[in-house]
Formats: sequence, structure tokens, C-alpha cells
Amino acid sequence: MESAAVKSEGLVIPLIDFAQFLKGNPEQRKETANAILHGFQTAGFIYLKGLPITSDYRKHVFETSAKYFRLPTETKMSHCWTSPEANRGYSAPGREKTTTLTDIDDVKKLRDSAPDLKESLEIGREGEPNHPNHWPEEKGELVGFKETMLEFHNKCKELHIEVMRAIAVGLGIDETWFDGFTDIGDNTLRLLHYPEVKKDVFTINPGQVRAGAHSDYGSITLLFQDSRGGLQVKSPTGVFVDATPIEDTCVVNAGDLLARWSNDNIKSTIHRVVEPPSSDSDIHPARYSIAYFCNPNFKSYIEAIPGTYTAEKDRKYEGINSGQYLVQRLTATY
Ligand SMILES: O=C(O)CCC(=O)C(=O)O
Ligand SMILES: [Fe+2]
Repeated sequence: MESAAVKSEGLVIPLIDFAQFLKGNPEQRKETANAILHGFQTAGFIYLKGLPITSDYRKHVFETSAKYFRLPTETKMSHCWTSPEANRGYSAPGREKTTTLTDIDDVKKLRDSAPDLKESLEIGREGEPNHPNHWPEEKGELVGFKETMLEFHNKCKELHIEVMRAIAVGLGIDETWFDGFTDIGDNTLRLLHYPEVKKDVFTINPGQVRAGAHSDYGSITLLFQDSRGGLQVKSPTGVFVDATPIEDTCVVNAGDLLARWSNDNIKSTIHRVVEPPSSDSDIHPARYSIAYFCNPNFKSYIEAIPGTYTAEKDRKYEGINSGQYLVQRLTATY
């Protein structure tokens, strides 16, 4: 039931049939949960297939995203990203620099020399009274945009709940242990567009990438990519390895807060987006992806999950508030 989606340089990313967890018998559920946890403990990344998201539905969401990015720049700038606390709205190319650096001045220098070649729209939990979403006006091609994205947000929220249940089963704690951390859905749906780009952009500036090397911040990220390629994951030998797109799968990676929460039992692995494997033309076509960044409820206090340490002295980290942690991390990259 399990095979490797990626196997290179000591990095093995398993491809796991999630239907075996969602609909399987108790043994299949346990076996699948173990494979998921093992993937997060070793690679920090897994590929899931057998998801309750059909291929037609996924195509519809990607098409709706592409329509959004076709809007004129001024229109997109009218609902732009404003603050780490809100973390909602449009970011133009060059706005965010994903990086492993945390010093604000260092990030600025890097952004100026090699800005990320991407634009994005962040959609947070709808109905958060202090931070309304920044929706584009619904007219022309964009009629139905909000409904599509909110429905997708919700489906991904359910998937987050189920993946965390699988992790709980893998860890041998109560299956519902994380439910009180995932029920609010303080998650961010990020539509990403990497515009087409001339190949020589990457040769003229060897530091140029589509999205810089970074780890994600929250619990897990559900990443839906198109068929272009370019996503790479850092292997134990330090080499970036292609995480090649596989149709109808979702790449799931653990974030820094889950690594911390699990007392480093689970890994949050560095990844980036570079130019896709070579094609004949001198232009790399556009790439679209959709990342759903999951977080424990912003109000929750995050301290080592039971079973991830034996004695008190083995706890590596202080407890921390989930929402504050995220704001701290976002402040460094925008
Ligand atoms: O576009 C992708 O495939 C990856 C994006 C990503 O890693 C991120 O936005 O955190
Ligand atoms: Fe990422």
C-alpha cells in the first residue's frame, strides 16, 4: 500500500493511500497512521493519495486561482496583504522572501538581491471579527471566487483534522487528542502563482529561485502542485532533491511548530521552489500551486505532546501560544 514518491540522497518521501486511514479497518488505519508518522519523523514530508478531493474539483480550484491572478495588478493591490497579525490579502512579486534567515536586515538584503518570483493571495479563516478576509470584487471571471475558496478552505480544514488524528494514532495517544487544537481552523489558504520567466534569469543570477529555501511555521502544510515541477526538499546529505509532482496527490509537510510540539520527534524540513527541469523553449512556463498552512488554534498553548518525552527534563522547549508564534515568524519574512 505504500511506495516511495521520492528516493534520493538518503531522502525517502513515502506515497501513502490516505483512504486506508479514512475508510480502512482498524489494522489498515493503524498501519497507515504508522507510515504517516514515520514519514514525518524521517523526511518531514509525505505524499498522500486517496483523498476526499476529486480530481475535477481540484482542477476547478486551480482554474479559479488562475482567473484571480489574471486580474490587473492595480486590482490585486487594492486588497493587498497588510500585517502579520491579519496575514490576509495579496502579495505582489518580491513582497515576501521565504528564507531560513530570521534577522530582518538580512532578509531585506536577500530580498533586494534575489526577490522571490511569485505572487500570492492569503485567505484566512472567514468570520474572524478582527481580521476580515481581503476578497477581490466578484465580477466577470471572478463571480463565485469566494464560494469556491471557502469551500476548499473547509475541505482542507477537515483534512488537517484527519492527518492530525493519524499522527495521534501513530504516536499511540488518543485519536482525538489533537481535535481541540484543530477544530477552530485558524489556517491559511495561500494561492500561489509563479509567473512565466525567461530561463536566463536563473543563469544570470545563480542565487535566483522562485521561492527561497525555508521551513513552514505551523503544524502541517497541505501542498497541491500543478504538473510543472520545481519544488525541492533538502536531503540529509544537504542536497536539494526534486519533489516531483504526482497527479492527484497532495504533498504534506510538517512545520516548525509541530516539530517543537513533538519535542523534535517530527521534522520540519527545508524546501524551496526553483526553475523546473529543463525544457526546450527559452521561457519557463507559469507554475501554480496552492498551499494550505495549518496551525493549532491560535488561542492554544503548545507544549510537548504526551509520549514525546519521558522525564520532565527531556522537554526541549518552553510552552508557547500558537498565534503569537506564527506572528513572530511572519514578521521576519514580510
Ligand atoms: O509552491 C510550492 O510548491 C511551495 C510553496 C511553499 O513552500 C510555501 O509557500 O511555503
Ligand atoms: Fe513552504
